Amino acid sequence: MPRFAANISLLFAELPYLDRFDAAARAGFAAVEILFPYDVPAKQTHRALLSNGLELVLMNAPPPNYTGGTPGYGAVPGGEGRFEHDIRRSLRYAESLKPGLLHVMSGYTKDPAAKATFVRNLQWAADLAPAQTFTIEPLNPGDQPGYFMDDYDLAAEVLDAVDRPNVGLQYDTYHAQVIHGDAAQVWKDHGARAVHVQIGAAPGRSEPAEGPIDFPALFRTLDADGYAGWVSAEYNPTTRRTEDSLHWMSVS
Ligand SMILES: O=C(O)C(=O)[C@H](O)CO
Ligand SMILES: [Mg+2]
Repeated sequence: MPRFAANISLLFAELPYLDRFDAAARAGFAAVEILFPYDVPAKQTHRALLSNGLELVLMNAPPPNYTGGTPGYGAVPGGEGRFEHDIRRSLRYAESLKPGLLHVMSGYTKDPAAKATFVRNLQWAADLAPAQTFTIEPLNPGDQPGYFMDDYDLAAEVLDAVDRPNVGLQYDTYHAQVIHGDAAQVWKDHGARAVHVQIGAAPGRSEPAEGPIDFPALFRTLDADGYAGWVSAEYNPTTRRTEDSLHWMSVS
């Protein structure tokens, strides 16, 4: 059975930020991920992790968050200065929070030079922090119109070109299903590149218990394939209280 983590940017969002750590621990999670921890001093997040015995699996780099901001500059030609600034800021947070993984966002661009730019920037980040593992993740264009990293085949091409041991794929069932129509097939094609897995149903991004994705079968496949990373719940609970949406953890 996979090791489950909670994405507390989406799960337990009915609670104030610092209370989500307690709630995740109480619900049985040993690890959490946070999309954008930058609105709160790293010290406070660190204390909340420590006092609940929680590991931080992943956070996003670079900031800012989506509230009017752009999701990164990784692939944006001309945005290299901003990219480097944001990655350095993320790494300062990472010094105390010690996320196993840093998700590098590509930003919005369809410039012909975007792929080469993303490859160069990822190589720069990977070489700057060789002990840190970085991820890239395709996001479906319905949610993020104009976002560069919007396809798993493209992610594979970028990873091949980056060619660094500390850069890998973030596989998300919800995006994989929406983009390619078959999340299980995407895992077959690209699972070997995955250093992180996120789960959510498609098309509505609700709990991993409904829709076309067979989650119990996916969990068996992850085990059979020897996937040893975290499987993080990243969905919008349909229940008022997140804990009431967690039945998939015990039936899988
Ligand atoms: O939207 C997602 O699926 C993610 O995992 C991201 O990290 C987006 O910020
Ligand atoms: Mg995701």
